This record gives sequence, C-alpha cells and structure tokens, in this order.
Amino acid sequence: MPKSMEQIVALCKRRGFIFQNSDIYGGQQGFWDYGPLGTELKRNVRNAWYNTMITQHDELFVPEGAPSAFQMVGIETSIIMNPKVWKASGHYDLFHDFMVDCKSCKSRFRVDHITTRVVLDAATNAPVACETYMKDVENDTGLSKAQQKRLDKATKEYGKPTIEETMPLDSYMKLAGDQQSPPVAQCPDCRGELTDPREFNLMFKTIVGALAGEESTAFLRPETAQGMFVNFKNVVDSSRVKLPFGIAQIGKSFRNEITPRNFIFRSREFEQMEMEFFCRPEESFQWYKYWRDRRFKWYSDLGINPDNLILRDHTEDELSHYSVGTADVEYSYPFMEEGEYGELEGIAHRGDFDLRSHMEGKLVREGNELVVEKDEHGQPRHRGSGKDLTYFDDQTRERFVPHVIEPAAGADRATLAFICEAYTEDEQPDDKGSMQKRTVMKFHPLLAPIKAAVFPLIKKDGMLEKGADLYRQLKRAGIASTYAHQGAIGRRYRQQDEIGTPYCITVDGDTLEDGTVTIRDRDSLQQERVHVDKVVETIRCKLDEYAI
Ligand SMILES: Nc1ncnc2c1ncn2[C@@H]1O[C@H](COP(=O)(O)OP(=O)(O)OP(=O)(O)O)[C@@H](O)[C@H]1O
Repeated sequence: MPKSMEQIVALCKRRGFIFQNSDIYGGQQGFWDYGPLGTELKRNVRNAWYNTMITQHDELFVPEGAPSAFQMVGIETSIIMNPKVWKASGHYDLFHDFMVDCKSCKSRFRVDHITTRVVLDAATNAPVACETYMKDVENDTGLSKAQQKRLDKATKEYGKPTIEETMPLDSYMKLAGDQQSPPVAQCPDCRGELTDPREFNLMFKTIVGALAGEESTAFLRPETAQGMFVNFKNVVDSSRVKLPFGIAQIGKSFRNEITPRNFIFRSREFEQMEMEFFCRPEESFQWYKYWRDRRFKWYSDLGINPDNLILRDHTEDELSHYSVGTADVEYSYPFMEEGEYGELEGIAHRGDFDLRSHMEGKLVREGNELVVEKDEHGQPRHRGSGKDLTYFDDQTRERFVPHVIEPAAGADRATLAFICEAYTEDEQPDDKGSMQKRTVMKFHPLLAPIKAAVFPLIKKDGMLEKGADLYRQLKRAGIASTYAHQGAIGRRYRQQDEIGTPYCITVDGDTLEDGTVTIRDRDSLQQERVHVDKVVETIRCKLDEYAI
C-alpha cells in the first residue's frame, strides 16, 4: 500500500518529530522545527554521516573500490563569509532561479516547475491554445479533464491540422514571444495572468555592522562547500594531510527558495553534510566512481530499501558549467508519482573549478576551457583571493591544482527519507490475541531516537524499583532509553512502536522471583528472557550488530 504523506506529517507532529516553525503564529513558510524525538533522530543521522566519514575513518586501510588509502578531516566554518567568496564562486551572479507571479492569486512559481501543453498549427508551428500545469521533480499532476477538454475544443474550432506538444513554460514563452497575440500561458492554480519571468537570487541578504549599505551587505551561505575551499590552504598548512584527502563539515545553509514545499524536502533553512575530496587530476575519475558508489550504499546500509533508491547520472545538458560528471542519489518519496524520485544527495566531479576560482576569480566556460570572466574593461569581473592554492607533492616534486569530488547531502532530506521509509502500518495481535492495526516506525536501530524502553508490568513494590534501576543502568551506559510504568502494557508497546523504539524491556512477576526480564523486538515481536544483570550488555550487543 502506498504510504500517505498526510499520515507521516501528522505522526511527525503528534509524536514530536517535526513541527511547523512559529506554529502558534501560523507558521513561517519554508522553515521547520524539530521536536524532542526529531532532534534525536536528526542528530543520529548527522552522527552516522560524521562517524563514517571522519571519526571512524581508517586512513591506513584501502577501502574496497578505492584507488588508495586516504585521509579525512572535519572543519566547522561560519554561515556568513566575506561576500567576495560568493562573487568568485559564481553564486553572486549565477545562483538564481527564474520565477513568475500570478497577477490574480499572487502565487509565485519557479518557471522550471511549470509545464505547458500546447496545440500548434501543424504547418506554421504557431500556438493555437495552451494549458499549464505544475510539473516538477516532486509532483507531476498533469492536465485536468477540464484543461484537456478546453484544448480539444480549441483544436476542433481551429479547423486546420494541428499537433499537440508538451514544453517547459520558458520555451513556450519564447515561442509565443515571436507571435502576434498568441494564447497566454495562465496560472496553473487559478488561470490568472502571469508576469514575465524575473530572475531571483536565492541567497538571503543581511547587514553586517551598524551601517546599512552595499559595503556592509553580506549573505547567508547557500552551501557549506565554500567553507572547505577557502580553508584548503589553512588545512594543508596546519595539519599533516597529504593528497588524497577530504575535508568535511555539517552545517546550516539557507536558500530563499521560491516555492518551498513537500514538508522538509525543500525548505529555506536546512542542514547540509558536505565533503570536498582533493586528489590528483589523473586519479579523479576513479575517486568520483568510488564516492558515487559509497554514498549510495550509505543509505541502504541505514535501512533504505535499495528498490526505493536510484543512482542517476546527470545528462550532458544537466551538468553545471564546471562539472565533468555528477550523479544524484534519489529516493522515491511518498509525495512523488510512481516511478519518480527526488534528490537526496549529489556527487559531483568539480575538477579544479573551485580552487582556481578562489585564486584567479570567477570562471566561465569558453569552449572546453574555464577562463576568468572579464568585464567591459578587460579586467576580471570578480577577482579571486590572489592566494596560491596549488598543492606541492613532495614525492613527485610537482605543483598543481588538485581536482575535487564533492558528495553533498542534505541532513533534512536524509531524515525525511528515513522517516518515510520507516513508516509502516501492519496488524498484530493484542494481549487477548485479537488483531489490531499498528503504526510502527521501523527505524534502523542506529537511527532510532530511543533505543530501549523499560516497563514495570504493574505498579508493585519491587517491580518499580527494579525497572527504574534498569533504566538508569541503560542511561549510564549511553543507551538512549525511556521509562514508563502507567497504562496497559499493550498500549505502552504501541506507543514505543510508533516512535520506532527497537527494544522494550518488561519487568514482571518473574523478575522478582528469578531476576529475568523480557526483551521484545519491535519488528519481529519476538520476546526473550534475559537476566536483569545482562540487559545492558545484551542491548549493547544487539545495537553493535547494526553498526555500519
Ligand atoms: N532547499 C533545500 N531544502 C532541503 N535540502 C536541500 C535544499 N537544497 C539542497 N538541499 C540538500 O543539499 C544537497 C546538496 O545541495 P545541492 O546544491 O546539490 O542541491 P540542488 O541540486 O540545488 O537541489 P535541488 O535540485 O533539489 O534544488 C541536496 O542534495 C539536498 O539534499
């Protein structure tokens, strides 16, 4: 049965995973808050990423598929950077989308999110009728019956041979621009008139210092990557890293998205987990392949069914001007049509674009070459730092600009994918054996916000104390645990199932007799009896089995 996004969003609110930001004031579009359980879940996602990338990385070992062993270090850089960073990187000029507004209902759309279905004169290609609908990677609704009826009517009335074609809104606007009084592309929501497309920079502006003005304008970073590039020299000079090596960080990024949507999938404030991997140019394609495959595997290792994931190579015309290869890890989020996927992470081969931009100035492509963009006086349009960001290889005695492979993931999109994947509805017998519907979040145990719940079966002297003692032992061992002694045991199990707790431990009458408790497994519902003194060790062993 397809999963319902409404139910997932409702569960997230009900159980304290994710709330609308500024909820009591009606919210702030494109911003979300994580509740107590969501905070733990997202922290576990971040930790799983940071641990595999940095903390547990073994620089003496050659991982399968890698050309050699390599080093990895972490950094943490500021959200606000010198505005020159964004000029040299190209974000200042290029990081924008085109948008149109509806003059009637005031809705705002990204031009590339609107598709047109057009009836054209078969001989002249002149448009005869046009209907619009929302077509973006997240949601493809297609034409409504009424829209198709209008197109059919216009075709019939036109009388001459026609063809019907689907094209993006901007292509239609270009085509219509060459005609006298063409059919107007209308708002997909209300059929109102649309404005001409306007450019819209996605970077949030702010003022640094007391005086407002061009000089004090700064930007909230739209990606964490530039923090790694501008610190490349600092890291090489201050640590013992040698090529190949990666610099990674997790941090907030901000994009003034025109149409934030689909819960935390596209928001205006989000968190990225990015790594810049610096290597010799001639080895870069091997490293690209290595990171592409390794990053895909990370998601399936953490419980995402590989049937719901794809690794999609970008087509030639999708590639950014600097990229020689990009692949996206994509997930079939429940808000997408069957067979469609949304980006979780992009792995890009960025060549030497970034380090060169920060040395020389903003680069543009001329034929096969990247060259510094010039202004009307022949001067660099945006200068770089002028600092030497080349790398000297003391083995080969060569100096060169390293190439970069960048796996760029979103912590929120990953959290959303793990939530959607975990959401399960099944039927299980209750205490009396009759089948009951249950909602269970089947989180990978490493990601589950709470790992163990301790329940004294009834409020009885001895049972409560033993339960509380066990709960404290688990906490002291660093195992995120909870304790609940009220309500029917079946109800307590269901509450924990709904938040994805993998193990429930019940202290009952037998505990007082022989010192054993039951450990119930969330997914298999199997119960085993374990001596109370062995519980911490048993839970620890179970969790260790899931280590990635
Ligand atoms: N607005 C956003 N909200 C939440 N996560 C985001 C957003 N934009 C980017 N990300 C996350 O950061 C990762 C790396 O950013 P990147 O610049 O490659 O995204 P992008 O290709 O611009 O994404 P999209 O095409 O969906 O806008 C993305 O794969 C995604 O997980």
